Amino acid sequence: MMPEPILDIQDLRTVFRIGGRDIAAVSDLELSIAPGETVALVGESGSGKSVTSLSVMGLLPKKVGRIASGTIRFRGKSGVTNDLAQMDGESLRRIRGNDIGMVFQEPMTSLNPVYTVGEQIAEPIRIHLGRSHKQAAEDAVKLLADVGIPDPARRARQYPHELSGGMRQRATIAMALACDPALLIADEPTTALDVTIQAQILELLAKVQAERGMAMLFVTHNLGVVAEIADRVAVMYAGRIVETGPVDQVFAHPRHPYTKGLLRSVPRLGEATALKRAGTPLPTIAGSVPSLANLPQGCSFAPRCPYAIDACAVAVPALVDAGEGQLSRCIRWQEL
Ligand SMILES: Nc1ncnc2c1ncn2[C@@H]1O[C@H](COP(=O)(O)OP(=O)(O)OP(=O)(O)O)[C@@H](O)[C@H]1O
Repeated sequence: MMPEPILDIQDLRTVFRIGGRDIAAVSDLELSIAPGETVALVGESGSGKSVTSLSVMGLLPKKVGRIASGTIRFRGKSGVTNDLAQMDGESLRRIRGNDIGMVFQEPMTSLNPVYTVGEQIAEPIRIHLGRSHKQAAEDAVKLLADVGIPDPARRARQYPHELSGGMRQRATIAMALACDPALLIADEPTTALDVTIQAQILELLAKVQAERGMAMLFVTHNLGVVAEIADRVAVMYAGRIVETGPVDQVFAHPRHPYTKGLLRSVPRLGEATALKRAGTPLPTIAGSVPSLANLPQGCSFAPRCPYAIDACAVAVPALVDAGEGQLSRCIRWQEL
């Protein structure tokens, strides 16, 4: 029997109020993450990855963004399951940083420049776990050591600007782990870092995730990163999941033309350099992501899709079982 998921999203629709109209940035979204599992959300810019993670965290921009329908069932450390979509701001604040840890692209989004690194890691430990100042400060140093920061006691007394970009991201990971969350949400956590540092941070996230058996939702536009870190992947396009399944399976046998296109646009090892030398641009998917305010009838990807037929414009395809744990939102998946 499958263990009860940590996160189970059903029929999520998240909208933004723009020019007096509700524009859906995420529609019909279904996603679940089991304990100890890493699921990656991948897609081009504007596909709705971040809006999905912000919906889970209750951090949609106030007044403009809201969850219009759907459920986000989350099982916290206590074993109690709540629907985050129905929770008020105060209850969500108690969950964030405690039951759900967060790591963003830019470490300074999470770090406050005027407090020392140690103070900032200790704060959630005091607030959520009720430990003393002294105990929380000791815990903070231990966490800094856990995330591979050398000389952690000295680093804890420093301010964020005294740390390198990679060290700062390690510190935010320490902060995210401080209360031993059931779920870690990492939104493009390596995108702003140098390539060599990116690999180290990815390795660190994989290590802490495995050690703690946490569930992880990993948002990225990079398929190489997906291959590196995730068990399952959900590919998003224009606010909808168009394909999902085990990473190996989806990469070996994509069942949606968009996934197929994305995979073709990833240079194989050495190929990028060869292409650059030859002056050939990397292959990309022709066309661009449609405006959410003006989506085409039927399948949103059809206007860019080499497999599109008239039937694709009739209705938004359902996400159907394509075997081997894969689901595809394409009426022609069997012919790919
Ligand atoms: N604050 C906002 N106000 C209005 N619309 C927004 C806002 N934030 C996001 N959106 C809409 O939601 C869509 C999806 O955005 P989202 O940030 O989730 O994309 P993404 O897939 O994470 O892309 P990126 O990698 O660029 O962050 C955007 O194209 C935009 O139309």
